[in-house]
Amino acid sequence: MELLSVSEMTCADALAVEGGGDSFALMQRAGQAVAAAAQTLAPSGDIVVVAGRGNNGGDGFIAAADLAARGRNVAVTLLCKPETLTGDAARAAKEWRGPLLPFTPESLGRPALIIDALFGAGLDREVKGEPRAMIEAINASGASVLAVDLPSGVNGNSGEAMGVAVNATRTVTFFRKKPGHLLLPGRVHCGETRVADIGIPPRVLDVIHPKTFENIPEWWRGHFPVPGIAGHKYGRGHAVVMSGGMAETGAARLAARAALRAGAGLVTVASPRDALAVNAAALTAVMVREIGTAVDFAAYLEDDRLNACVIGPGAGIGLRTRDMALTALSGPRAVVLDADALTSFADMPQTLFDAIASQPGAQAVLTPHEGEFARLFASLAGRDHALSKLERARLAAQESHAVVLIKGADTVVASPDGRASIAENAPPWLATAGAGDVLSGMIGGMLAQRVPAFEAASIAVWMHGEAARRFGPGLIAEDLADVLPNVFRDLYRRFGVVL
Ligand SMILES: NC(=O)C1=CN([C@@H]2O[C@H](COP(=O)(O)OP(=O)(O)OC[C@H]3O[C@@H](n4cnc5c(N)ncnc54)[C@H](OP(=O)(O)O)[C@@H]3O)[C@@H](O)[C@H]2O)[C@@H](O)CC1
Ligand SMILES: [K+]
Repeated sequence: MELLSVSEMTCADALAVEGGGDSFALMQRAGQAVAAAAQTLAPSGDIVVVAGRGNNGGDGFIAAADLAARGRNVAVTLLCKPETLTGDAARAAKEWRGPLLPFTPESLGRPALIIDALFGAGLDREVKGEPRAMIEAINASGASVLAVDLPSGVNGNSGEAMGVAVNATRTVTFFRKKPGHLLLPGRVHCGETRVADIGIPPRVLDVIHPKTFENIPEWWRGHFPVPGIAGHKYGRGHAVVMSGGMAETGAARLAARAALRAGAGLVTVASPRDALAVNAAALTAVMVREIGTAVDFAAYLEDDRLNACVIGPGAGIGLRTRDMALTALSGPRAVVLDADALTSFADMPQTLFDAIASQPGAQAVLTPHEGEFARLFASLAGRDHALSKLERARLAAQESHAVVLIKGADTVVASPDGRASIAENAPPWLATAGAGDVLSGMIGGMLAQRVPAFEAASIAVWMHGEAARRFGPGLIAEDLADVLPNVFRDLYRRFGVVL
């Protein structure tokens, strides 16, 4: 579940070899894993391997030789002259005794399967000229495509397509996935990604200390809150969700209900007087409390059982929301700031970041979508082209001292300490009105149960995606919280919790 950057993967490779391994043996196992995947993807028919000049191409030559030995009809087309290859790639090419075709789109013919071994981790610039024409021909071929390590053209760190990229049916990568397998558009180019063990010992990770993780339950299970049999509702915390005025109360109620479903012991909607009646009429298990001003809010928050606040959904943009957020941040409690609460600080982000930095035991989570991110972190958003979503989230977390969650189909959560997670389980139909309000409530619910901010946000993101996946198309935000009990039940089972 660790994700390795391209340089971390090079380091893993070097450490494995240093510990008595053999780099060519790694390439052989990589090539064999590709051949095995090719056999399942296309059990019959012709195969063309498109090879580049580096070790990705080397993997391709090994796969070609392995498949030919299994009786498959294989040809290789190589980007450069074989005599210009060096190192392991040159050695791998020598193992190939079958046909070597000219590097032209016509050489592809009409195979059942194309193995894309043009560029992998070594891609370092935009793809142009002959390789570009070849990638376009692969994509137009109609054949199944198996990508070696990464679809050629996809940047392993950012998931960006560098000019053009192969659309693979399946991708086989080695040892651990890279961020580019999860971040968009890389994930779409990969098709289904499988990880092959090529004999790199997992202990190399103790030296590398990866800080990027695939957001899956096996990674956060140690922080997943399971209420004890002798527990008390106050043991699971009390979340407060700030409501907007009379016309905008729905978002806060969505968040409050989600916080309760996510496991908070108690949830209160703090409501201005004009919205009190409408909030009270629409809520049952969630409590309602009149809070008009930041002074009222500060007095209410003196009760230290109120350990998590959610401010933003439907809160309204402006001074009142800003004051409420700063009030929440002035004490030792976890705070989720979403939507309007983020936009309310667009002109004075430093005021917000200073308040977070001075918060005792700071556990703040900011949950911007791309537009809100651009407003709050204008300096980072200005460098959009140079920075990946992962880098932007990390830099924003450093700058704001908060956990920063950038939403999307590849939601990234980053902690000020440098750790980050990437989720890939959100279905397209999760992009629906109010889904963000539910997410902020779920994070609040996890925080109320004293899950640390980075893990609270990551767990909520995964469960939110999973709930949407289970419900299926047609989902509206109201449905999400009601699917959560099923998601919990299965997580308990997966973690061996006795119900
Ligand atoms: N690490 C490991 O543990 C293991 C790694 N393994 C495998 O090695 C792969 C990495 O190999 P790699 O480093 O040789 O780079 P690779 O992706 O083959 O690129 C080759 C060359 O392409 C060039 N080039 C770059 N961009 C370009 C562009 N836009 N347009 C045109 N040319 C461009 C550039 O050369 P240049 O032209 O700059 O001289 C670059 O050096 C990895 O993905 C995996 O498959 C496995 O064997 C098992 C163990
Ligand atoms: K490739």
